[in-house]
Amino acid sequence: MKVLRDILYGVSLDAVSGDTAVEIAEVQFDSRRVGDQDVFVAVRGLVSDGHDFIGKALELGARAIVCEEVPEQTVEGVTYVQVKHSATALSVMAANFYDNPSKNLKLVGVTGTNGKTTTTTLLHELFHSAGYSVGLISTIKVLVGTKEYPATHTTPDPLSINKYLSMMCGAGVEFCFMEVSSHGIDQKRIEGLHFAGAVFTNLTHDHLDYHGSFAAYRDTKKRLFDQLPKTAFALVNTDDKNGLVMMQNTRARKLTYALKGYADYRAQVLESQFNGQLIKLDDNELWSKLIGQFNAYNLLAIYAVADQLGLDKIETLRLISELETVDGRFQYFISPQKIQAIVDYAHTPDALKNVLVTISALRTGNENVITVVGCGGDRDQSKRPVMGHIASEFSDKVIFTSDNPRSEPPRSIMDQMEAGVEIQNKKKVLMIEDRREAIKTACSLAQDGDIVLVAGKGHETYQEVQGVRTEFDDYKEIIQILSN
Ligand SMILES: CC(=O)N[C@H]1[C@@H](OP(=O)(O)OP(=O)(O)OC[C@H]2O[C@@H](n3ccc(=O)[nH]c3=O)[C@H](O)[C@@H]2O)O[C@H](CO)[C@@H](O)[C@@H]1O[C@H](C)C(=O)N[C@@H](C)C(=O)N[C@H](CCC(=O)O)C(=O)O
Ligand SMILES: Nc1ncnc2c1ncn2[C@@H]1O[C@H](COP(=O)(O)OP(=O)(O)OP(=O)(O)O)[C@@H](O)[C@H]1O
Ligand SMILES: N[C@H](CCC[C@H](N)C(=O)O)C(=O)O
Ligand SMILES: [Mg+2]
Repeated sequence: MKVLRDILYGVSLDAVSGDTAVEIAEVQFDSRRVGDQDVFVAVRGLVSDGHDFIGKALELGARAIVCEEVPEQTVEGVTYVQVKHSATALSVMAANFYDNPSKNLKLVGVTGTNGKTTTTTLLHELFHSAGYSVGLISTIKVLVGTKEYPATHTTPDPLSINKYLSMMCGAGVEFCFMEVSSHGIDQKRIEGLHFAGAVFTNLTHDHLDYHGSFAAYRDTKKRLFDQLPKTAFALVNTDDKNGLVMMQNTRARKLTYALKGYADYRAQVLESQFNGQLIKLDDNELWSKLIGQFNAYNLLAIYAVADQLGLDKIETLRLISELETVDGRFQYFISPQKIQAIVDYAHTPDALKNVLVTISALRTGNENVITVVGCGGDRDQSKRPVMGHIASEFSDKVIFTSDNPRSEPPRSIMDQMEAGVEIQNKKKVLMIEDRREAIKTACSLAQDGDIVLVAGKGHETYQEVQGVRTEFDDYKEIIQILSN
C-alpha cells in the first residue's frame, strides 16, 4: 500500500477533489485490471479514451481517479485528480509507486531506427561477462539478471518498466540497458525515468505512419536527449546526419562515435568475412564474430558505453571479441549442399540495404543472392515500395511474401512492395504469399554457394494474421528445409 499523495509527487496537478492521504493498492491505466483500492489513470489513446472507462474502474473498486477531465457526475468518497496530461502523470506515478528504481541502478537508454536490440543485448552480454548483475529491456525479451520475461513491446508501458526496474534493484542489478522506441517516447512511457546515459544509433525511414513526417519522428527521438540530467552522458553516432541534432538541447555530457568522421570514439573495418570482421577500435585491433559495417557501429557504441560506465578498456575489447550474434540478427547457416542462409530482422529500408550491401561485399565469386522479404501490415505503408526497390536492386532473385499482415490483405502489401521495383528488375520478382512456401522456393532455386536471405522477422516466432498468431520461425524453417 502507498499513500496517493506520495504517488502523485512531482505530477503537475490542475485540481484535486477529495482526500489525497488515502491508501492505494496499485496504479492502473487499464480499467479491466482495476482492483480494490487502486488508482485508475484515464489516458486518451489512439483507439479509445480511458475517460470512457472511469465508471468501469469505479465499479471494480478504484479509490481514486487521475484524469484530464473530471466526469460531471462524481462519486462520494472517491478522490479525483485533474492533470494536464494523463500519460505523463501515469509515468511519474509509476516511478513513484515503485520508489523510483531508475535512480538505484545505472539505466542507459538506446534509441534510433535500427540497432537498438543489438546494442542493448550486446551491452547486457558484455557487462554480464564482466561480472556484473545486469538488466535488459528489449524487443526480444526482458532480463532481470539472468531471469527472463517475455517482451510485449520494445519499450513497455511505464508500469511494466518501473516494475521490472524495481525487480532489478531487488535482485542487485547494477546496470540496465533499455531500448527506447519513438512510440515509447511519444506516449511518455519513459517520463520520470532517471537515465545515466543515452545512445543514438541512427535515424532512417520508419514509422512515418505514426509520426506523420520524418522531422516529427526525429524530434520525438531527440526528446530522450532533452530529458537527460547533467550527470548523464549523451552518446551519438555523428556519421548519421541527425546525430548532432539529438544533442542540441541536452544538458548531458556530449560524446560522439563514428566510423567515417572525426569523433570521440572511432573505429575502422579492416577486413570482413562471413564468419566475422577485423575492426580497429581505439588503436587496438579486434576480431568480432558480428558481421557488417552496421555491427561495427554497434560494437563501437557498446565500447564507448562501457568506457563511460567505468569498465577497463582492454578488458572490454577482450570481452567484445567473445560476443555472439544476437538472435535473428545476421544469423548465418551453411547447409550440407553449401547453400548459405542468412536470417535477419531487417524490416526498414536502411537495414535491408545494409544487410544486402554487406552480403554483396562478402561474395567471393558469382554466387546468387536470393532474398525473401515482406513488410508488416498496419505499419508504415510508405516504406513498402522502397523496400521492394532495395530488395530487387541488390538481389539476383527476390520473393515478396507475408510478414505479419495483421489486419491487411497480404497480397495488397506485396503489390505495394512490387510497385517500387524498377522495370528492368521486374523479372527478378516472384510473389508467394505463404512465407513457408516462399522460403522453400528460394531454397529450391539456390545452387551450391548461393545465398538465401530471409529478412524482416529475425527472432520472431510467429506470423500474425487478423489478430491471430501462429507459430513461425524463419531460422527453424530454413534450417529444416536445407537440412532435408
Ligand atoms: C500504436 C500504439 O503504440 N498503441 C499503444 C497504445 O494503445 P492505444 O493508444 O491504442 O490505446 P487505446 O486502446 O486507445 O486505449 C487508451 C487507454 O484506454 C485504456 N482502456 C482501453 C480499453 C478498456 O476497456 N479500458 C481501458 O482502460 C487503455 O488501457 C489505454 O490506457 O497504448 C497501449 C497501452 O500502453 C499500447 O499497448 C499500444 O501498443 C500497441 C499494442 C502497439 O502495437 N504498439 C506498437 C506500434 C509499439 O508501441 N511499437 C514500439 C516499437 C516500434 C519499433 O521498435 O520500431 C514499441 O515500443 O513496442
Ligand atoms: N547500427 C545499425 N545500423 C543500421 N542497421 C542496423 C544496425 N544494427 C542492426 N541493423 C539492422 O537492423 C535490423 C534490426 O536491428 P535491431 O533489432 O538491433 O534494431 P532495433 O532498433 O532494435 O529495431 P526495432 O525498432 O524493431 O526494435 C538488423 O537485423 C540489421 O539488419
Ligand atoms: N517494432 C517493429 C517491428 C517490425 C517487425 C516486422 N516483422 C513487422 O511485423 O512489421 C514494429 O512494430 O514496427
Ligand atoms: Mg528492437
